[in-house]
Amino acid sequence: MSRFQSFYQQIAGNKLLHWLETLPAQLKRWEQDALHGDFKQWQKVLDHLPVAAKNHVELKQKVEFGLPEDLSDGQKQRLEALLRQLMPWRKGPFTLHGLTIDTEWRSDWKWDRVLPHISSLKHRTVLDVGCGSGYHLWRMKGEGADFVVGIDPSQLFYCQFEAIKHFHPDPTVHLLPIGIDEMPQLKAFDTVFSMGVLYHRRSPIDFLAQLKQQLRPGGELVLETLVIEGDEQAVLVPTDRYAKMRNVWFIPSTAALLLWLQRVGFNNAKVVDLSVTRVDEQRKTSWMENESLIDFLDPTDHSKTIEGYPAPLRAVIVAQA
Ligand SMILES: Nc1ncnc2c1ncn2[C@@H]1O[C@H](C[S@+](CC[C@H]([NH3+])C(=O)[O-])CC(=O)[O-])[C@@H](O)[C@H]1O
Repeated sequence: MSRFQSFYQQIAGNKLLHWLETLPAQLKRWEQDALHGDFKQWQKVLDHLPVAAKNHVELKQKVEFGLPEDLSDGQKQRLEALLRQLMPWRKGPFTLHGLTIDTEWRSDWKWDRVLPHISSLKHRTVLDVGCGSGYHLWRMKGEGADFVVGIDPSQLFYCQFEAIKHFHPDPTVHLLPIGIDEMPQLKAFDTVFSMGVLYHRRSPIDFLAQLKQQLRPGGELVLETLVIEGDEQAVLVPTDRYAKMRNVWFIPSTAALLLWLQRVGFNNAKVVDLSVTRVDEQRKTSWMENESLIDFLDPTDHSKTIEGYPAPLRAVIVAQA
């Protein structure tokens, strides 16, 4: 039986039903391709996670499942050793039975910037495009969403999500290991989030159109991305790397981004937050030991990246389909 069976069952009777025409074949191919190398090792980690009481759940202020007293000291040490095999942990933090996975990013701070500006998620069907390990999926559920789906093609992030879900197997929260290009036009979600993805896309305007194709008419887009200062014609295309990332293509001004959204047919697009990313929001920890933001900035001037571009400035934009 497919590992995605419970997802298929959940959508069989709802407005995502049409997805069943394409998704099972895609995920079957994914399962066939994935089952070797690192993924096989990560799967072993998932298979060995301890079974413990599931009666403590906190999703409103943070993502925390289980109490410390539910596991013996030995089980806790084993849990930590297993979860460390899924490093690097980038998006979080998560607390499981008192063990905190101190991730590279304080994704909770991003959520705090986004939440005050969006429509209530109560009873909504929500999609998060490029959800990473799924941290925000849990916070969306905490805000009362009926059904939450994240998509992200990374096998590691899928395994990290499944490790967290092991401690709270909520049948209404799912991560599917696919990219946006593999999605049919569902026009069904009440809210679509895409945070931290637009600058990784080679065709950002097509990407915005793809996000719109997932929303029902009148549904809400919540977009978070890197921006620069400037007018509606201002867009930075890095010569090579941006903040040491090779896969950054377009960093528009907020004015340009609003124009792009208007051109693909979104209404009422508004910039609701603008924040410079701080070195305490993205940093090296014992769960992510590689370089982090401090290493990507000019050591003598934190207003610039190491390549001399403006340092990361992030905007949150809300718009209607
Ligand atoms: N084609 C694609 N389709 C879907 N996802 C993709 C694609 N390509 C890459 N990704 C995924 O987009 C995520 C971007 S990270 C943002 C995480 C979270 N949203 C956050 O706001 O913290 C930010 C960063 O790494 O710069 C990664 O998890 C990729 O695997």
